[in-house]
Amino acid sequence: MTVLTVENLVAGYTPGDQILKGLNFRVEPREIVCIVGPNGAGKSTLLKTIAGLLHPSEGRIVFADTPIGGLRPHDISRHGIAFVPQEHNVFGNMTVYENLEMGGYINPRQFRERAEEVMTHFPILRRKRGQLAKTLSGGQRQLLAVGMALMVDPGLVLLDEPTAGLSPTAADELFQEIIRLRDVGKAIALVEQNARDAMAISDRTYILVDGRNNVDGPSVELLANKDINRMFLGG
Ligand SMILES: Nc1ncnc2c1ncn2[C@@H]1O[C@H](COP(=O)(O)OP(=O)(O)OP(=O)(O)O)[C@@H](O)[C@H]1O
Repeated sequence: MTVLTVENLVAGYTPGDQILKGLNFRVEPREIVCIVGPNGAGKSTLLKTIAGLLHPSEGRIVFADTPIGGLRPHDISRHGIAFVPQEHNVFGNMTVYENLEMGGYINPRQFRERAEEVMTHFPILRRKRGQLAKTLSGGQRQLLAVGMALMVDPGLVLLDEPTAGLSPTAADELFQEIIRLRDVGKAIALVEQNARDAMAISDRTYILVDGRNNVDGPSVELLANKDINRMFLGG
């Protein structure tokens, strides 16, 4: 069963000024799907709309056979979609463990069990569990943000530029963690500025331009395409 289907999605921040202009998008089980495109193309807006932070004015968003377009963010989270925003994604003055607790707020009864699973998946979070989030390195902080998202045991994880501001080594480590998430059964939609590297770890890529689909296909094919490299990947 397809994890997520987005059809003819129209959405924006103010009435009459649509940013997404009829977008189509899908994620299959155990896929990493990469979303790239020029600045302002609407990549983050797409993730925010799927996560319920923006209301679609037209189109359909279906998660595992359930229409979720227009639901509130915590209801969408309950359905099994976790969103990791680009900024302000951890609580700096709380410990790592308290941040995980915040991530699991919609299901407090299973909190301990989930936190154990997340800390087993990311051992660095167990080692740093008592440390304030603001004292983590950039890469560790991003792992914590992903760990918080995993607290709801999501079927789909939406990641908005998770490697922004990270060193090349830390970005590479994070990409390896994203692959591990796919390997444990998560479907992932990933927006990245770091397009080539993100495409290299992804199964399929969507290139958006001005709120519309431009090209999509298997990442390996798009990476090998000279025109796409020239037009979108700075090659
Ligand atoms: N909170 C907001 N209020 C109004 N307009 C916004 C808001 N956030 C984004 N926009 C506008 O929506 C358009 C798409 O922005 P979005 O952040 O989705 O693009 P993006 O493809 O993720 O870009 P980038 O690669 O630069 O991060 C832009 O024109 C932007 O100015």
